[in-house]
Amino acid sequence: LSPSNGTASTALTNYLDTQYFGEIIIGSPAQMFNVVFDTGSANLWVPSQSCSPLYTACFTHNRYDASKSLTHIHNGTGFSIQYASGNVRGFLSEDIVMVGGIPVVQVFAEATALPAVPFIFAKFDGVLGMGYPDMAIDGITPVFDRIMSQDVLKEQVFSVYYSRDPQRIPGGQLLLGGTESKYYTGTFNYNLSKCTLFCTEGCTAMIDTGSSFITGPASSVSVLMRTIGAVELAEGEYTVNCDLVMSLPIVAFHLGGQAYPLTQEDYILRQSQFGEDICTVTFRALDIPPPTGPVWILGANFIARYYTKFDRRNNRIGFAQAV
Ligand SMILES: CCN(C(=O)c1cnc(C)nc1NCc1ccco1)[C@H]1CCCNC1
Repeated sequence: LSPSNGTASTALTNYLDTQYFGEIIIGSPAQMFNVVFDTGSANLWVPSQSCSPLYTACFTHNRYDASKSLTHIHNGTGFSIQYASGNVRGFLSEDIVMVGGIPVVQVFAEATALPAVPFIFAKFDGVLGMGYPDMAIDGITPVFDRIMSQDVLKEQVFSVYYSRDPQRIPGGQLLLGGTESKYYTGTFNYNLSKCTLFCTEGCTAMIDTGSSFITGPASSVSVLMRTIGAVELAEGEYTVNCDLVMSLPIVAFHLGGQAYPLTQEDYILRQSQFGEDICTVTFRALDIPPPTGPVWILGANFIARYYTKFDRRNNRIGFAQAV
């Protein structure tokens, strides 16, 4: 926590433009964990020392050992969180959690059952939910809400920078309490209201800092994919011929009356597999049932282009051109 200006910064690592995570500390003495700061959920969980090594995803990640922490407080209540990508089960514990140097006494989940898919592919150990309290399982007050109630932050906001270049250090930044001017240009456009894209009746868009891609209703995504000439490789996954990338159109999201264009650089993920270039389209089809859906989920590749300010004081989201 830089005492001068009431903000707290956490450097993020960028793994292949698809995973962004930063370090937190739990317990005394410090136990270090890499977590995704995830606005798509509102709970903190990390793998548990008591997770059976039969769960490969536990075995290959840092695990919290309650018996080694002098400030551990037992809770034991059951915990389960469902993601579209896999669900996590465990039990609740309480301990000191440090984010960007700010300590909070936090109830969090120790994961004892971690599905191999997707978590063996995770370069992070756990997830720190940055979403609204009404998303929190077991009614647990989220970390950022506990930090806000300490009145140590200059502003009741947090901002996210995701770099687009895996070689760039840092790969990103989570800033609690303000915005970092070196990571954006121009001014912020606010108010993520009903989006107008593809949705006749108007639909909502969610900004999910914990998702790699942009997901949308399957019917809309397939229209978009046909328009850009992408072919469906696996369920809901699309690729294009790398030679055609330069001729791809700009795709714009209209949020709150403001257009947010994405160029092919922003929505094509170029990866070399077995020596050849694969160009994956970072739009995915995902139908989320009402009342939440239909919904577009704007993930890392959107945030990498638009520096995002989560303004909890005014309940709004601001976007500025990322550097
Ligand atoms: C963290 C769980 N999530 C993932 O999409 C996810 C799953 N599995 C792996 C291996 N990575 C994921 N996200 C990587 C990432 C980091 C930052 C940007 O994207 C989502 C689930 C829904 C709520 N929001 C978060």
